[in-house]
Parts: sequence; C-alpha cells; structure tokens
Amino acid sequence: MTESGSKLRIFKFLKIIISSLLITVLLLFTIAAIRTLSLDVNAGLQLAHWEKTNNKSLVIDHHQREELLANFKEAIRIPTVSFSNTESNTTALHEFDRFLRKAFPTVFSSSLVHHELVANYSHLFWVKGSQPELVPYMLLAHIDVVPASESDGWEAPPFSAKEIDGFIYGRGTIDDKNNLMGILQALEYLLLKGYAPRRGFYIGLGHDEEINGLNGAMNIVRILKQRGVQLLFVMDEGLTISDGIIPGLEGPAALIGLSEKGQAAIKLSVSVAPGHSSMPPRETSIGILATAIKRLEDNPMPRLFGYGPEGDTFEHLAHKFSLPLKFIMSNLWLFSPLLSRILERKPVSNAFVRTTTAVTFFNAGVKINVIPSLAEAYVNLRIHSAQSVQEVLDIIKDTVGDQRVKVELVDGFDPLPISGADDKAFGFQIIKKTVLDLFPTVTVAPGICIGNTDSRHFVDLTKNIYRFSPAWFKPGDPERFHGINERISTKNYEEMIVFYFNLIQNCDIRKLPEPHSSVHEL
Ligand SMILES: CCCCCCCC/C=C\CCCCCCCC(=O)NCC(=O)O
Ligand SMILES: [Zn+2]
Ligand SMILES: [Zn+2]
Repeated sequence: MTESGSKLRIFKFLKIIISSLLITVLLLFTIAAIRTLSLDVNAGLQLAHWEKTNNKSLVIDHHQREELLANFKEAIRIPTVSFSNTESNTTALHEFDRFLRKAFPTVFSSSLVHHELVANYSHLFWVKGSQPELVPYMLLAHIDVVPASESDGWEAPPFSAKEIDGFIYGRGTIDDKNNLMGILQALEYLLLKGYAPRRGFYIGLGHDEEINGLNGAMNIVRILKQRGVQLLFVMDEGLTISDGIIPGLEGPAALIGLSEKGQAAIKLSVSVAPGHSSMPPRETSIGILATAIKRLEDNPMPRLFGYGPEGDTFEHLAHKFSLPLKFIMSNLWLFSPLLSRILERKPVSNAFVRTTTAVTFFNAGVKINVIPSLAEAYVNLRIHSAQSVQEVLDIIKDTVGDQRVKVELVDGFDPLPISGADDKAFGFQIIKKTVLDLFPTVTVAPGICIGNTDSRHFVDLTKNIYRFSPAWFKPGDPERFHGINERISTKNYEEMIVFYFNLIQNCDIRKLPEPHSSVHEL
C-alpha cells in the first residue's frame, strides 16, 4: 500500500470515530432534552380542583400568640430525656403528661376525642370522624429528647427555652416537641372553633423514640392492631424545608421522606492476655482495635447514590437548578457517579449517598500500668435503601480483615419500604398541598429520611408512611439536630401550628382531585 493510501485510510477511520462521537453526544443531548421536558412534576396537582374542606381559618391574635408560645416554652423546659436504652427521666415524663392536660383542656375534654395512656407515658388520641366509612390517618410525634449539656457550647441553657432574637433555644425545639405541640395546639384551636372532622384520625405521642420506640410506638401499634385498625397514611417527623442547604438549588425545597434508612449497631472487640505495661507486646488490644476503626473510616461504604429514592429527589428538583447542574440532575442515569462525588464532601449530603459509618463508643483500659485485656467499640451504621444489614455486616468484616477483631451484630433493621408519591398517593398529595398553600415558593419533592423515626413500627398498619416536619432549615441548622443550639423561630413554630390546622382539614377531602396530565400542563 502507498503512503498516501494509508493516510487516506487513517483519515477515513478518524472521520468515522469523530462522527460516531458527535452522533453519541447529539443522542445524549436529545434524550436529556426529552427527559428535561417531562421534569416539571411539581406542577400537576396545584392547578387541579380541590374540594373545599378548610372551612376554618386560623388568624393568631396577640393573646393567642402569647399563650401558644408560653405552652411551647413550658414543653421545652420539661427535660424528658432518654439517656440510654434503659434510662429515661420518668419524673419528667409524668410531668409532661400533667402539662399536656393543662395546656390543651379542650383536646382532653372534647366528646370527639378519646384519649388513653400507653405504657405509662405515651399517648394515643382518637379523633372521631363524622363519616366512619372514611379510612383514618395518623399523626405521630415524640415526647422524649436526647441529652444536652450546656457546657458543650450552648448559647442558652438547653432546657431554658430562652428566646434570643426571635428564636426559642432548647432541646426538643426541632426534635420533636415542635411537631408534638404544633399538632395538639392545632387540634385545640380546631375544636374551639367547633370543627368536627369528617375523616377520623389518630395522634400518637411516643415517649421513647430516641431509644427505638420499643415501649411507646410499639405498644401503640399493638393496641391498634388488636382493634383491627388500618391507616390511610401515617405522618411523622423527618425531613424539613431546606433553604440554602442544597448547593445550587434556587429557592427552598420541602422534602417528604418516603422511606428511612436502615440501621445496624455493630460491636468490634479485641481480647488479649493482660500483662505488665513495662513489657508491652508489639500491638495491644487498643492498637489492634484502633487500626480496625481507622480502616473503617478510611474505607467508607460504597457509593449508592441513585439506587434509592434520593435519585427521585434530585430529578424532582432538577428544574430549580441552573445549568450545568440542571442538566446533571436531569440525567442521573449518566451523572450519578459525578454527583455522588460532589455530595459526599459534606456530612449532611454524604448521608444520601451511602450507608454511613459512625464509631460512637470506644472502651478500653483499666489502669495506666496494665496492658488491657479487652478493647471494644460500637459502630452505628445508617443503611442506604439499596443495602441490607447482612450486606453491611459482610463489608465491615472484609474491611476490618483481621481475625483478632471480633465483629458482632448487636441490633439492626433493613431500610424501610418506599411509600407512594404519585398522583394517587393520598398522604403525599395532602402534605404537598398543605405545604404549597402555606409556603407557595417552596418546591415539594420526595426524599429519604436519613434518621429513624417511630413511624417505622407502623409498617403493618399502612403502606403509606411520610416523614416530614414543616420546619425551616437554613445552613447550619441540620447540625443542631442532636447537637448544640437546637432552636426554632417563633414565626416558624406558629407556621407549624397553621400547617397542622390546615392539614387536618385537608384530610377531610373524600377523594383526591383528578390530576391534569403533564401534556395539558405544558
Ligand atoms: C443533599 C440533600 C440535603 C438535604 C438536606 C437535609 C437536611 C437534613 C435535615 C434533617 C435531618 C433529618 C433527621 C430526621 C429525623 C431524625 C429523628 C431522630 O433523631 N431519630 C433517632 C435516630 O435516628 O437515631
Ligand atoms: Zn425525633
Ligand atoms: Zn432525635
């Protein structure tokens, strides 16, 4: 073959490669454009015709404002702490019971409301509906809180409910006395205004959610099961309205948790012969265990972003990002690996990418001159929707890779089933409508709750469990959860009352409106 002949062949070959590349890129853009056009899933129901059920409106006057804030502050001041799996402040739980009866006299005396104490400290309310054929729903919240010490750096004592610049500070202000008090205050106002629901509903207030709800929520579920109750949907604490937390997102987003991550408690332990510290072995039990822990921290669980409901979150929010993020979010089938690497940089967004690994206990050593015979640590894993407890346990054993380290599963449960979020999903659409009516600038999207809630015990009573708090979170606020300076603005607490006031009335709708098709919307 001549030199010019071979050049021609190379040229033709390159031409084919370049045109194939161009065609592929064009194809990708076309697919992406089609997908982007069908993205505005947030439009659907807003324009549909909703049967009017919110006949009572709530305009809070000065006197009511003072009273509702005083009630809320009193709730925060009662230190209903769950210290450990076996230790709770039962004195405070008793006091909280007395307080509720005093703060909400109409709820406790109305002929429409049946109240019972469960497992001594939890509360179950049944609010009777005028149309018993309508399937009831249930609102959940919890009474207990995690411990808090002022010395960790609180700006106000954690059980003071001190108001600073329009914010009430205290343990429980966002987890979860805001929801608890918001629900009961809304019901108190509704009853005072003569409201009688069409659709009956339950309110469940657990007293031990922070220690797994084994007495509170689980006994409430047992009672409801005995009575043959089935629920249309359950709403519990969970994701919030994020404002400025998701980088690049224009405007606030209300994420409604359709599921929650699983959880595992894993114990790692190393046993060696004890001895004199003057003749140490090359590695002690502490050293061996520390190396194992370091391996776990250096080797996070695999990225699974896009394999669970978190992919839907970003597809729903895509139209609220500007380019190039909009393009990336609209095409997660292609860009999930890239987005995972961006999200994993911050703890809060990393939680959506993978099963997280947190070492929460480390115990070893008895005396300065004794080689310790035992070192043990506990690891708390929050399991991504696409993994199971067993898979996570296997990965931990592989990563540790040291026969001297015993790896035991102490406790755990798989990720929860995924509730519906389509046009026919009653609970999702009611929450969405209530959010949009009150906060019209918010984009509503399905989400995955990264923490666990009492609602996970209700899976046999309904397939539709939603985890959402109408609380506004701005940058820095996620860290207040179980952290220091937990707080809520007085404005937001009032909004929460109005939210539940409207939600309860919205649930009286007999049937969801027929959605407009997306073609029609466009
Ligand atoms: C990339 C998306 C970022 C979205 C921002 C999400 C902000 C996260 C806000 C709240 C965290 C959710 C907490 C859920 C409730 C947890 C209740 C709880 O404490 N349960 C006990 C436990 O889990 O141990
Ligand atoms: Zn909580
Ligand atoms: Zn909590």
